[in-house]
Amino acid sequence: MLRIEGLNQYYGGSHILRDIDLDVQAGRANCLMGRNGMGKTTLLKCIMGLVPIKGGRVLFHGEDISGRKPYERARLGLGYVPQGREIFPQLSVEENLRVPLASKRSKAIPDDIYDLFPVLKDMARRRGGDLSGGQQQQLAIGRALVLQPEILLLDEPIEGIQPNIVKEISDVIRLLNRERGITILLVEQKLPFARATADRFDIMNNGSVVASGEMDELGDDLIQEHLTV
Ligand SMILES: Nc1ncnc2c1ncn2[C@@H]1O[C@H](COP(=O)(O)OP(=O)(O)OP(=O)(O)O)[C@@H](O)[C@H]1O
Repeated sequence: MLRIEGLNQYYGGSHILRDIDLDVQAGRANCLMGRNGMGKTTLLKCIMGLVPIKGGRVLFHGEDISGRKPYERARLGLGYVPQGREIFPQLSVEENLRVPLASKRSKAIPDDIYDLFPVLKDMARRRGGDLSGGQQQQLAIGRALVLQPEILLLDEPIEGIQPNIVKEISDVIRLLNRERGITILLVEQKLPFARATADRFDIMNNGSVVASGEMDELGDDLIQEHLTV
């Protein structure tokens, strides 16, 4: 479904992503793992077209989308939940959810977003900035679902949220994957959350993908080498 071929990326003179090849198959829940600063966030941004790439291709259903703008990628079916959530604090919950619909004729928020996150309905008129971290994360996921993506990219969705919400976020991601068939590409460093949420892994080290496999085959050797801090 989503394929990255020979992707390279630089921030100024710093070579950040090096010859990345990645294959995300439809229907799977994939986790991109690796320590801080290895390039995981940058790779998601490249997939969404938020930072320019230098060589290589991003293919979605076989089509090279490397030249497309972020909003075009979103319309094609790529949903993105950025690190830090990036909620608009002055806008209401409802207005945040309508942002992706700006260029659409129908401004209606699909009911299933509120079914998935009832708290967003209860707080529809509250300002995004007044929500707790966990509620903001639900809003960020809800906002990414408004355009009904085929694949959802999530960057460290439990960063800074209370432990009691963590399982809820994991359950929602699994439900989206298993019951709604949305393909998942999650960036996560925390092993228990990654294991509970995803069924495949790719590990990044210094801008390269160095190991991939089924989550239940992720062994202690790889964990020691690439994941423990
Ligand atoms: N806007 C930027 N300008 C210059 N360098 C950057 C920029 N953003 C990230 N970097 C550098 O690119 C490298 C990869 O960062 P990136 O955020 O993609 O890593 P990461 O694996 O997602 O780590 P983290 O878990 O900390 O977000 C790091 O060395 C980082 O310092």
